[in-house]
Amino acid sequence: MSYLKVSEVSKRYDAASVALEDFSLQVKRGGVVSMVGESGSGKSSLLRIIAGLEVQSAGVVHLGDQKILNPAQKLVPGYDEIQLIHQEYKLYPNSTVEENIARPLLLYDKDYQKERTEEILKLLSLETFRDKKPRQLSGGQQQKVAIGRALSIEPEVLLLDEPFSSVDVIQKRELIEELKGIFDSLEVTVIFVTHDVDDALLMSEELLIIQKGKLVQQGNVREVFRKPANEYVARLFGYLNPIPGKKGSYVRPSEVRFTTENGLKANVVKQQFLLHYNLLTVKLADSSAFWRVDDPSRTFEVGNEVFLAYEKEQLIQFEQE
Ligand SMILES: Nc1ncnc2c1ncn2[C@@H]1O[C@H](COP(=O)(O)OP(=O)(O)OP(=O)(O)O)[C@@H](O)[C@H]1O
Repeated sequence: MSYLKVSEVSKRYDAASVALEDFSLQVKRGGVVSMVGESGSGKSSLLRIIAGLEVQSAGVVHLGDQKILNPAQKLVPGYDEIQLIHQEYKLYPNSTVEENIARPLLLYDKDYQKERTEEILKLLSLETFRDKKPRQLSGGQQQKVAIGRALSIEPEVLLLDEPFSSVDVIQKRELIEELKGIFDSLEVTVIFVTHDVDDALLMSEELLIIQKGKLVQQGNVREVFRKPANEYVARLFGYLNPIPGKKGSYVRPSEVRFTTENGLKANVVKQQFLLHYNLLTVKLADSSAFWRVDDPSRTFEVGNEVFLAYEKEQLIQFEQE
């Protein structure tokens, strides 16, 4: 059953900038989904509207049976049940980690405040940092505290808007994996927004793809990878090699294999040493096309002649836009 429901939401800031157009989305309770889309596709606008922090031009958002009111309809914008965390999210600089996490609990009973703060510190493995000030923490740890603070009041929905953009890659990956484990253990419904598919997949196999203010695809990564709704979605997963003479047909570099003389003849023109494989750029002999091909056994060198093959089932085909 859907729990968070966005129905035909549109957002225009002015005549020239349409951020969202007829956007509909349903997320089930306790689900963790990742939303991917290029810069300017409307991700932040959508999250702000879901959180009740932005007035939409049309449409409605529901959380269960509750209609989310926007700032034009509600005196104090936003909801405790829906927490939004973004890159520039600010902690209280002169308060400790523990005080930051306890801050939203100020109106609660003292014993509960203490108990809940301890729970959060433990949940996020922040106990050893409890007395530190935010400036004494790394960017990743600071964002963890921000998430801890948001979780302290047991929100029903957590909206993460590129929260780790300023965190280095290794720390970011570890953090996403850690948080994924935490979210899976809670009842909270999470939408994780990023422009990076790798990050999205570390958090969740369930993907939402947004393009120019519209939801273009929603589903499990396997399905989205195999049957992308359009070229934009397909290219989010990496390079596509065009099949000569078949407009709109492509094969991914990872799906091309090396074969004997019966394959497509090509010449290696470039070789790049990547972490898990060599990436080759090859020129097809019978066309002017260049392909990229993964060479996991690091066999081929620039100048080598290679023969390439692929399975028909691996082809990605769509109507030209
Ligand atoms: N306050 C605003 N005033 C005018 N236009 C805006 C405003 N906020 C966003 N926009 C425009 O709306 C569109 C969607 O922006 P939004 O920030 O929602 O996208 P995004 O996918 O989150 O982008 P990014 O990843 O760069 O943050 C863009 O064209 C943007 O320029």
